[in-house]
Amino acid sequence: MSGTPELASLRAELDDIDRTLVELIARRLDTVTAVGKAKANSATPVRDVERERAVLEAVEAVARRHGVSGDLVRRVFREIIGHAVDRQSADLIATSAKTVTVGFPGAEHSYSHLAAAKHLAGRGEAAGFTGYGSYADVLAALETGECDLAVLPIEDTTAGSINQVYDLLRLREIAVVGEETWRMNHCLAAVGDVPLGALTHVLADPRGLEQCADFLRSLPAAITVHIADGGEAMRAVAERADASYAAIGSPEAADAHGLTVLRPGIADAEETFTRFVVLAATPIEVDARVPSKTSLVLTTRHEEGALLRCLEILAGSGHSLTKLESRPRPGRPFEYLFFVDFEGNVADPRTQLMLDELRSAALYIKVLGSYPAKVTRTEPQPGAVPQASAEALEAVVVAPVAAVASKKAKRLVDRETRGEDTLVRVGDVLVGGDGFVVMAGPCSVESADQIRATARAVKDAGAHLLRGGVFKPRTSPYAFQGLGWDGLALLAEAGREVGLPIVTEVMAVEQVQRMALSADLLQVGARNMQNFDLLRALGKVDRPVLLKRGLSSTIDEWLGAAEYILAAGNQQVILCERGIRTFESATRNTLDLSAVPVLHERTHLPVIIDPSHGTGNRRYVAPMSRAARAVGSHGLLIEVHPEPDTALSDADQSIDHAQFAALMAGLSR
Ligand SMILES: C=C(O[C@@H]1C=C(C(=O)O)C=C[C@H]1O)C(=O)O
Repeated sequence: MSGTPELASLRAELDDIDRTLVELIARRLDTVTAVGKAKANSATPVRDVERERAVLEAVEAVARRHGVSGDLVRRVFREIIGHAVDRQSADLIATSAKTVTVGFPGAEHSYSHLAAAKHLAGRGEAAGFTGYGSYADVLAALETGECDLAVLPIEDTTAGSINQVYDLLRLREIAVVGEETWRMNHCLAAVGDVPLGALTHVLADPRGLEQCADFLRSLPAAITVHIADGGEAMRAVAERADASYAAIGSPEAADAHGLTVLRPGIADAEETFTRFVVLAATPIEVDARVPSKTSLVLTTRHEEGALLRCLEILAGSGHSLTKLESRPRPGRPFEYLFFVDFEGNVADPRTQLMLDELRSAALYIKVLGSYPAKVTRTEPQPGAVPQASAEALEAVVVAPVAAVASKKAKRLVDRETRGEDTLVRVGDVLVGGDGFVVMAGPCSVESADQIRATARAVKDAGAHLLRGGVFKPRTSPYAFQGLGWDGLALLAEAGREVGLPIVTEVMAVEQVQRMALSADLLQVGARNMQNFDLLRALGKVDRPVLLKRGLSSTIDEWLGAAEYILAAGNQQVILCERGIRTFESATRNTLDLSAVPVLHERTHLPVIIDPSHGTGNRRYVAPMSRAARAVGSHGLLIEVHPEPDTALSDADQSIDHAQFAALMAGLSR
């Protein structure tokens, strides 16, 4: 080992800390097992989502007190809790004491191998692993009994479904007995620390190439070579021992072959997960207390609405659909069969009843198996202001919903077209209905420190979304114009760190697609409210839009602007009143709170209030926030800055962290 005695002693200290961490994880698992036994005695379900949420909040709070990244601690604990649930589930499923043999496609350290190892660790079983050349070879090994289990990738969150695996599931007599997920953390590795410009060849599997396409464009000199999987690519590069060759794969595979990681995290998408199915020769029985899913193949009758009828049987019996995949029906051109995953367990009599009904409604169904669920839907939470008292709630005037007679043609935005309130999901937050959502943050993102500090402060005070401008439409071309894409990266990082979705303004059609990749809510500023090209472009992306009211626009013109977005296909629009131009000069604009009850009558879309722009004066932000709540708006958009007087934009109307905390407390009084 190299280095000074000081380095050696610090590393010894780290070794000691790591040992203690692992011992604590082991102790936690023992307690988890005891909890599992207590649950078994009292017939309590294994998974408790509320408790998990509380555990994550608690550890994040501890992390914060110690100046540790809350995001890091949340991620680590999500893994630990996921493993805890697996362990408790495994204890309820009969497993054999012998070593299980597991087949996977590809070479050692391929992602399938890593996912298989993770799955078996979750089951707490000893296992031996064997790689095979193709998906079909893995299944052949399962059918001959050479393997007890097979693990195959079935879909990933960027490249989509793996059709070949779906087709094999349909053809073979095998059962789905589990699922697993793996977060793809592709890296680029080579035999030495070579500059990227010196690379002539990059070896990777086709999906890896697809997932790192943007990164590879930065290496125009290198030829890409298709290899079956990342583990094999790493092995081939190590064997060739040529510094101009690099491979894409997991850091685990790079390590195992003694390669140097030239670039970690090279996938284009921030987070790509692959889902794997675990297969066996025969189905398993899953205890009713384990959260389960069931997979089946379905062919519908040749009748109009046949698929809808099947889906209604599922939904009507309380079985949530988690995946629907269509594949061509062999020998029947342009006919389809469907793969359906739903939350439920064939051991449950209600599921049996539903399946009986489905059998008669469909032309053919084949149940592939029930198994412990790893991938479940995350339920969005309606925004709530902490501890709202009864009196505060009484003060909220809920505008009666009355249809307004209209002489014009019916529009999509109109209340007459849709009676129910539209609920817009932003990240895991629901905007609309009975919730009250607070979006807060600086007018402009100015630096990493500034946005991180404000993100933390607004989260602690109970905000639900983080705002921050990065492209700024300023009255003067000489004023600060925003940090652009770098600012967006800082905003996204700060939001991730504290667990808040982010909202920022999109100014131009060319920005829409790129911004939709990292912003959870795309804001159209007041000055752009009638930029119809921009509205049409926003109507074509699957991202919610926050549409601010134009400076001198009537409510009808504003709804006309929203109609552009809805008509182009995107129904996820939140309206934001931010003050209009009047003769009054005591405030920057006149905040038109009467727009809220008017909009409740005229549209089903949610409406929030921006009291910062609405008044232009920080002293009036808190009283107008309370008024916004009282008049029945669905939330607020508020400018918060660590030191408002130094803010590069909108200094007069920004409030500081303490004032924001006081405003939030005032809302719940
Ligand atoms: C340990 C428990 O079981 C599961 C695991 C949890 C954990 O690891 O903290 C939390 C909730 C449950 O989903 C429990 O219910 O407390």
